[in-house]
Amino acid sequence: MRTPLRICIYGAGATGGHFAVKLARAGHDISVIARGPHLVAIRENGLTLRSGNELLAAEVAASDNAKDFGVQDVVIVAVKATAIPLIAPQIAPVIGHDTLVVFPQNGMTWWYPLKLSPKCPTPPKLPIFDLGEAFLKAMRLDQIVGGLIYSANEVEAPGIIRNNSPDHNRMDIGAIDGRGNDIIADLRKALSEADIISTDPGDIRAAVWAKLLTNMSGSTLALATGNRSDGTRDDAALREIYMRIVREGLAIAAAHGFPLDDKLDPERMVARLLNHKPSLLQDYEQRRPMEIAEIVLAPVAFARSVNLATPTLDTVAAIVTRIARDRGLLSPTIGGPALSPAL
Ligand SMILES: NC(=O)C1=CN([C@@H]2O[C@H](COP(=O)(O)OP(=O)(O)OC[C@H]3O[C@@H](n4cnc5c(N)ncnc54)[C@H](OP(=O)(O)O)[C@@H]3O)[C@@H](O)[C@H]2O)C=CC1
Ligand SMILES: CC(C)(CO)C(=O)C(=O)O
Repeated sequence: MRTPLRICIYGAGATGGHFAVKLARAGHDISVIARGPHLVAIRENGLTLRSGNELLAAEVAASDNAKDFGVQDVVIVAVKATAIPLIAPQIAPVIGHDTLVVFPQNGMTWWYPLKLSPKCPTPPKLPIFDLGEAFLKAMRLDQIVGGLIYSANEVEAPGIIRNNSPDHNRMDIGAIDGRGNDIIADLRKALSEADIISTDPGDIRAAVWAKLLTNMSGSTLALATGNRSDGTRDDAALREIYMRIVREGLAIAAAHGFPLDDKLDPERMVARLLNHKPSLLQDYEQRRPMEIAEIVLAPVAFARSVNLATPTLDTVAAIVTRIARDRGLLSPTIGGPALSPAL
């Protein structure tokens, strides 16, 4: 394993800040892109991660400009999907011939159609899929790595991250062309040694669907009710709605070539919901652009494209889209117009 790895965390917020602290403390050469008061605090006091009873601190190089850092072994783009279009033209300075670029966004992701097996039905046309052109100016297809984050985090104050899942923090990563390489193996090892479990998820698109199923159910219901996720877990009626959405999501994923019924059990999923405010609800409360298009409208559009009825998802999608739109938080770049005639 090449060590230390040079890793740039592009967007050191809730999840990126968590990873930056742990990877820096494990001895890797970490730089972070941040902005505003968060950047000022990181420059003055470093980054701090509160996790369970632990308070972990790390000094990291911090800037709002990728030109301040050289070419990296790995770039982890940990911004919200709504900020992704702005990153494409800024990211080139940290990317060299062998750099891996990890995209661990929640929801349907911009790279999904690239190298998609011809055996899968054609995905619906989503605005987010148009981003491929911009990113492929900065990197090759074989440098793009998908990521799925199973870790619950919030920015508590500038420079301070709170982790709400101290017993389980995980990021699965896999190349979007399905090929392994040494740096991916090195990064999995580096993450695991830093207390962030990282395994090979097998088919990365199946893993995208698996994570999307947790967000289109748990995150939307937390948003609609204004509760942390355990509010759904502890309410019989909401539990039922959650499980219906997951079942509909399983049908959508299967219809698009990714059967997951043997891996995901709705009852077990709902029982595992955490005392955590999902990032979708964090964004709403803090009036930040929301990942509605990626987490809810995209799966609705995928369902429509194969003529699948998803009545529970449609209902919740209409409600949360309205909630976001009323606050002006539907991203104008990728989430503006309704993606489905049903909405
Ligand atoms: N939070 C969580 O627990 C989980 C989040 N996820 C997913 O991970 C992804 C990242 O989410 P999360 O970590 O919560 O996001 P955050 O909003 O907490 O962090 C993103 C950070 O990137 C910064 N940023 C955005 N654009 C730029 C830019 N152009 N230049 C510099 N800094 C920038 C943001 O700054 P600013 O605040 O100023 O916008 C913010 O500090 C999302 O897709 C989310 O859904 C997945 C699992 C769990
Ligand atoms: C619910 C959770 C923590 C699942 O890992 C998540 O994805 C989020 O907060 O957006």
